[in-house]
Amino acid sequence: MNKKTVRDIDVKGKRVFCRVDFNVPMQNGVVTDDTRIRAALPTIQYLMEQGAKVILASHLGRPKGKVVEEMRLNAVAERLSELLGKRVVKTDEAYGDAVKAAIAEMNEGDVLLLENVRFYPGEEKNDPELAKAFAELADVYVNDAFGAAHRAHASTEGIAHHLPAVAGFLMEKEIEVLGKALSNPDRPFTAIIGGAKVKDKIGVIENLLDKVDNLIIGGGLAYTFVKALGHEIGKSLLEEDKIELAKSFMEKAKEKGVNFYMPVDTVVADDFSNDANKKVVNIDEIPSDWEGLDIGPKTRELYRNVILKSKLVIWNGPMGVFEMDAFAEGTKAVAQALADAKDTYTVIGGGDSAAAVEKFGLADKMDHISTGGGASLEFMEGKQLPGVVALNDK
Ligand SMILES: Nc1ncnc2c1ncn2[C@@H]1O[C@H](COP(=O)(O)OP(=O)(O)O)[C@@H](O)[C@H]1O
Ligand SMILES: O=C(OP(=O)(O)O)[C@H](O)COP(=O)(O)O
Repeated sequence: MNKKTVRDIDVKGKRVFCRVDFNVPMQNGVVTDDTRIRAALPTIQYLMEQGAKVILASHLGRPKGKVVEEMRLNAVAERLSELLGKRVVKTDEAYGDAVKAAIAEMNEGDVLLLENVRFYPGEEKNDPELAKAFAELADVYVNDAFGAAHRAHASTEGIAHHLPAVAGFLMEKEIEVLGKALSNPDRPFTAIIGGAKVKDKIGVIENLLDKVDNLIIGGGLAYTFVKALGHEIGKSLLEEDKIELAKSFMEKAKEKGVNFYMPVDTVVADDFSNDANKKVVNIDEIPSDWEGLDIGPKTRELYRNVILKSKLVIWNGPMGVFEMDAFAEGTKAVAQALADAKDTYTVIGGGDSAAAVEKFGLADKMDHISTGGGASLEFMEGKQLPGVVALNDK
């Protein structure tokens, strides 16, 4: 990475404003998955060891510029305190005099967590005044929030224009792993794209066609491609206005010599529910009043074989409606194939695929699970991430 990192600066005795992505799932005021908090620990612990005063900032949810009680970061501070084995002070605001007073009390190695930065309308607007108010709290800015790096907000982008600005270890690792995968991949290089939204993934599919050897399509978005081939898809998910584009992608794949894999069979159901009647049909035999909710067994086998022969696989998006057990087999099969592929470097692109490998207990078998869903997608599309661009060059 051509950006400075925490290793390149002296933080001893300095106040460090460290943006992290603690946007974690919560239920009844308790953090239900602390993956993102644990992922930020190396940077936080390094800053503590170096004698910095560590001021952490994060968003949680989408409170839209207002205080939403359930989106306060108190439970996150508690979980972080447990993980660090040290009390983390939590302020009820994210800037201003009370916050400054709390920071003035800090000793070297102390950690303080600011309130949810999205309680202020200026955060998402990247308001220069708010960025300045954040910058006034500190001497140095560290961005370790890869999951929010695709957002140009006051705490992810604006503040970087006011202070020396460097990347944390998580940010560095995410950019290096995903960057290497895209710029200098081990081959055969396979990308698996699933999920529901064709329009969100079009940019990725297009960019990947220039890079991969194999492109595997699954999940709800596959049916737009099936339709583009002229088959009936019944009530399956369809993005009508993307059919032509799907066709052009298949043609582009052929021109570029990319192997384009689509489902050859599918599990169809007569209702969008776990208890629906279901059956396996060939991909060109979907009954008109049924919908495809998972890839079929022949497709699972086909995809498994491609995965096992790959040296590098990037996976984004489930193969079916994996939240329902009845339609989880395809997603499970892909996760299992990745786990079994011993000589293959496996990268999970955040979001639902990361949730799926967790659910199936296979997370520790993957080489890299990105902490960013949207961020890793935009990165794979070839877009510049504003939170990274704003950091100081090496
Ligand atoms: N065949 C399908 N029909 C309808 N929805 C599907 C199908 N396959 C997958 N999905 C849904 O897609 C959702 C994930 O889509 P998306 O947000 O694009 O993926 P990600 O979060 O991994 O980027 C999941 O909730 C899953 O249930
Ligand atoms: O959870 C996040 O996004 P992700 O689910 O796409 O990884 C990030 O914290 C960014 O949150 P946002 O999409 O509300 O800006």
